[in-house]
Amino acid sequence: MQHMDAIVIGMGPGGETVASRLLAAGKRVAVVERELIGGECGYWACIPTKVLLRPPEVRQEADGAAGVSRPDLRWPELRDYRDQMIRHLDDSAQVQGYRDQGALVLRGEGRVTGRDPWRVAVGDTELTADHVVVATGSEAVRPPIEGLDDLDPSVVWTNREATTLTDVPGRAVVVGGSAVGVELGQFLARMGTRVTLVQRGPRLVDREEPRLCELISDQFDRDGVTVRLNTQVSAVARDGDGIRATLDDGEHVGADVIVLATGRRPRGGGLGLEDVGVELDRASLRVDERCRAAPGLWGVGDATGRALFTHVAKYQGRVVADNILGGDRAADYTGVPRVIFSYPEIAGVGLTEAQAREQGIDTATAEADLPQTLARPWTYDTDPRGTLGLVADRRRGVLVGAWAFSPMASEWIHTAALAIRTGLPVAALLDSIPQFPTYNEAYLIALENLRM
Ligand SMILES: Cc1cc2nc3c(=O)[nH]c(=O)nc-3n(C[C@H](O)[C@H](O)[C@H](O)COP(=O)(O)OP(=O)(O)OC[C@H]3O[C@@H](n4cnc5c(N)ncnc54)[C@H](O)[C@@H]3O)c2cc1C
Ligand SMILES: NC(=O)c1ccc[n+]([C@@H]2O[C@H](COP(=O)([O-])OP(=O)(O)OC[C@H]3O[C@@H](n4cnc5c(N)ncnc54)[C@H](O)[C@@H]3O)[C@@H](O)[C@H]2O)c1
Repeated sequence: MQHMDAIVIGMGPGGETVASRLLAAGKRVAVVERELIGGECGYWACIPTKVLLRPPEVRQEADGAAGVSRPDLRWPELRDYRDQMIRHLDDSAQVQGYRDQGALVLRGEGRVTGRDPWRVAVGDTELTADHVVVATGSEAVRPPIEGLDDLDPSVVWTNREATTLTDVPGRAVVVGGSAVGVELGQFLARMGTRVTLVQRGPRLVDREEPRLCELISDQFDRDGVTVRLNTQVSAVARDGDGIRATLDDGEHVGADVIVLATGRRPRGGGLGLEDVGVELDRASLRVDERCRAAPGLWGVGDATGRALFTHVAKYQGRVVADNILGGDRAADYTGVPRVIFSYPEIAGVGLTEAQAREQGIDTATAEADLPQTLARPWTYDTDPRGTLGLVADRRRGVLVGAWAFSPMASEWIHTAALAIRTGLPVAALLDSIPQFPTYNEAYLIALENLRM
């Protein structure tokens, strides 16, 4: 039986980061992938959603630029570019790339079949290794809606069907109003779909500052998205050529597709780990601060259930690779940015005000209305909107949270991310010199509004 330095199970962004670093360091590495190297992110999540959202965003930007006429949205060309960006669901170049780097690439479902040494089976092949990295990602949660399983699967979309759509549906009910629901709901509405977005709780984007819910709700009014808060879809049924969705208040909504955006379940289970004495935390692989689940067993990305983002999967991948290569590195999740790529973008980092209070922090908060206080929004858009909010710790004199609703917030939220991560004093931020005219100048305005 072949013995490896490391076996990586799952080749999304987390697994790819570990594998590439170990290969670059000259280690003998086997990588196991049951679908496509690149993972959910590359084919059905981050990449296609951002590709699909961009043309409607460009049209919005053109609407707001003086002297520019409204561009057409040409779906067949956008669809072709989406297909190119998701590599036509073909990862043969990636497989060859890893082989060229010296990896043993195994296609199929990986299972952990033993420990001391770690043993992994893929079909008829069995390998042993000093280290096993579990990077198996997550899958869409299917909510318990009566009649859902009786519908034709082609009209029940998770992120997979939504991001690989070939035709834009006439009507959609989007179930769930957080990152996935907001991105997909806005994309569909902007492509002409009549969208009803059904959110169980009282707020959209409920992991973020409540103000962001108000701001995105206002944008959804403009986009023509009907938002139903505190509501669930209780049943769905075929209705002629379409679907009839029944909401829990008895209302009926017609649709051509149901889009499920109700969260993700980590894929820590199903690998045989429990059989070799590794405990799971529900479906997540429980890892310590070094991303270690047991001696020689490591976890990265969504499978760990920790902040389900590609940048976190890649960060954990760097931590694990360093530790396997003999380092002693702990992961620190302070200041992880969270962006929903709607228009305008929704960005958050660190704690919300409520979370900071729960932690006993003496908080000071401030907002800056971007068009009222800055030049940049007006040079960017003839009808600008946008807000930056800050949460500070009065006692320590540092920022602990920030949020923004603005064009390009994904880029300039990193000022706050770095300040929060490094504990940069508010006084130092106030003495910084942001470029004029930029959105980044909003920090000075909001910081001056903070009553520390
Ligand atoms: C619609 C949508 C949009 C998103 N947009 C963003 C975004 O813009 N930015 C962002 O940071 N995050 C985004 N995310 C989250 C992001 O996709 C995930 O956090 C990221 O993909 C996690 O990477 P990963 O490597 O842990 O897992 P994955 O990308 O899920 O990859 C895991 C891989 O493991 C493989 N696998 C699973 N089990 C086995 C097994 N037993 N044997 C072999 N292989 C196996 C799978 O086939 C898969 O290829 C989005 C998510 C969704 C749903
Ligand atoms: N731009 C990005 O970085 C990006 C984009 C998309 C997804 N993601 C990641 O993917 C993960 C999954 O995103 P998500 O939005 O699917 O999940 P989520 O867990 O963040 O939100 C799910 C939402 O659906 C609602 N919901 C759950 N069950 C419901 C039901 N039966 N009826 C109505 N509403 C219901 C919840 O109240 C919640 O607001 C997130 O953790 C996020 O980090 C990131």
